[in-house]
Amino acid sequence: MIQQHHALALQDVRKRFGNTEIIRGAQLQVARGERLALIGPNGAGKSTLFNLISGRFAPTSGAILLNGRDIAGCTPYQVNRQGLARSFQISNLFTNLSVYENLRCAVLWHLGYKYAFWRKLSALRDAHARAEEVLELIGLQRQRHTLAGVLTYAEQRALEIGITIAGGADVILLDEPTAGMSRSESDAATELIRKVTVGKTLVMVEHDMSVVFGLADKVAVLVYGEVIACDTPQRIRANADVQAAYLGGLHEEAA
Ligand SMILES: Nc1ncnc2c1ncn2[C@@H]1O[C@H](COP(=O)(O)OP(=O)(O)OP(=O)(O)O)[C@@H](O)[C@H]1O
Repeated sequence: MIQQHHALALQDVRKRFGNTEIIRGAQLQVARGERLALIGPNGAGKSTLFNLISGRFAPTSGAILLNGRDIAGCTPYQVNRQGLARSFQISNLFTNLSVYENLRCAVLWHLGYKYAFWRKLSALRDAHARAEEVLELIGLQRQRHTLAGVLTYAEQRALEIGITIAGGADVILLDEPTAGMSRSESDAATELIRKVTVGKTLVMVEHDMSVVFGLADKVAVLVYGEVIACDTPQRIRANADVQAAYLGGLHEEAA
């Protein structure tokens, strides 16, 4: 049952590409303030589901409720205006701008549409303050003048997280935020994600089980376009259907 305290809810969402149904009646509820990891085998439809939620694709049918309002078929811009921000697997940075400038652009982009033209100066002041705040939150103050293109890989991913949260969205979608990282980088990224999502709702696609089990309040398992289980990490770990469908090596990986 969909309730008011759900930040995000999918009701029988379907997506067809040509003759192939990739998302096949997905159901999901994410409570406000919850951190949910979406896992599933390659090709299960995780990225497609993210594209549906963030407005890149329109569902063939079904409802996608963001804070109780159906956003199915809205553009990414409209979805963002309603409080959902998304990071991408592929880098979304301006490599020739500094860390600070990247953050300020992200904030201005967000503020620019909310503020009337005659308030531009105050928008600039607000953007500066917010960029400073995010810079501190993501721990890149010392790299503020560094061009984004020459940051380390882990720093670039941290900056992307900063850009994603900069606009103040209350629902954050992160697509494989620790992909390609070493263990220690991934541990640091996990802590960063925990810190920047306090009080927000997080949905992340993540393959690294130690990140999933270290961070998520709930784990949703997508198999062939259906959410076959959504529960606490402990119960997901013990779920026989999940084990059979996907998580053969889960105990070892997460141990
Ligand atoms: N635009 C598209 N047109 C046609 N088929 C698509 C399109 N986008 C995705 N698919 C297909 O949908 C299926 C699910 O892909 P998707 O990338 O969503 O899976 P995934 O769970 O994110 O996989 P991975 O873990 O490997 O990233 C794949 O078979 C893919 O080929």
